[in-house]
Amino acid sequence: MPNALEYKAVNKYFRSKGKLIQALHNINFSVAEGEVFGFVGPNGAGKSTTIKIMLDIIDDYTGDVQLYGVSARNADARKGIAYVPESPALYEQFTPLEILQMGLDMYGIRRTDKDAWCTQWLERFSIGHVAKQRIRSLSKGTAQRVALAHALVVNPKLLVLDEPLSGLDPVGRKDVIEILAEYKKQGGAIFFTSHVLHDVERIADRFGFIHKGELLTTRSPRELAAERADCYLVRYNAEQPIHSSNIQIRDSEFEIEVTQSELPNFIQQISANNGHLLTVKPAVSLETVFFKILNEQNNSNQISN
Ligand SMILES: Nc1ncnc2c1ncn2[C@@H]1O[C@H](COP(=O)(O)OP(=O)(O)OP(=O)(O)O)[C@@H](O)[C@H]1O
Repeated sequence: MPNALEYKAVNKYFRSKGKLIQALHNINFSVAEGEVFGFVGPNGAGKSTTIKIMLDIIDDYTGDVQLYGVSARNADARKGIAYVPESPALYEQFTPLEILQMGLDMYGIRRTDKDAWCTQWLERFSIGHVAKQRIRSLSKGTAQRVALAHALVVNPKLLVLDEPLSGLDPVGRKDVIEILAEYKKQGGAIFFTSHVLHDVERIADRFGFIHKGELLTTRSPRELAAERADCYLVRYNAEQPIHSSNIQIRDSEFEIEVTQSELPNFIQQISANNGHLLTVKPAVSLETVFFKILNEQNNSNQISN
């Protein structure tokens, strides 16, 4: 069975102000069918360039990129692939319902229950109540949900997401993570870019770390968690959150990331507030893990030089 996505020896140069910039250095990785792969790196690392290549928005690169065994240079490769950019540009004069209907038309999907199907997807994203309002009247976070619903309404086999959670508040992020988890459960593959690991760690099977155009390593969430034991994700029940920065998971259930030194005091606060501790697990912080990987890389370069 071919991989959902395969990069082989991909190099990409840009010319800017007379200078040649190598945006991607010999990128090799694959994403299996049904796998969720997070592509993580700082600004300018090469994440968007990688996405633009698989979507054939950039075609002047060397190497080979395939989607389900078909070269990304071939338009057929994008059948069944849905993409949501970081700042989706939706037609402002249309409504969310019309945008989703257009999505189905664009993908040549005919459904007798078109309206009900699209409405159901809008409701799934908790935006059914704005189905018939124009995009221009919606907040950025609501428009982001419309763009995600527009991608999922076509039942894609691979979902490509550039910073999927960037415009969303904590409740929006929780909703979207749940929807993506369900999509994954049904066998969908996801390639997403992110600056933040915390929110998406629970659905990713693997992370690739890219820095200055080089894919440094790929790691599973379990491997990352094992590397980072000084920060914890605490989930608890209480009538009220203990701090305003706590994320509400559902009624009376909250989550917060605390450092090792804060943990004992935080657990005491939970019982002092008549709450109950549910789980404590190692949290993944992008910064820590990323710099650790960079250090390892620098040390091994020094040894080999
Ligand atoms: N059209 C372009 N012309 C010249 N240089 C470019 C162009 N697009 C990207 N680059 C350069 O290529 C490198 C990779 O950029 P890219 O946008 O892929 O990074 P990124 O990881 O997506 O960053 P961000 O998180 O800020 O979106 C950067 O050095 C960037 O300046």
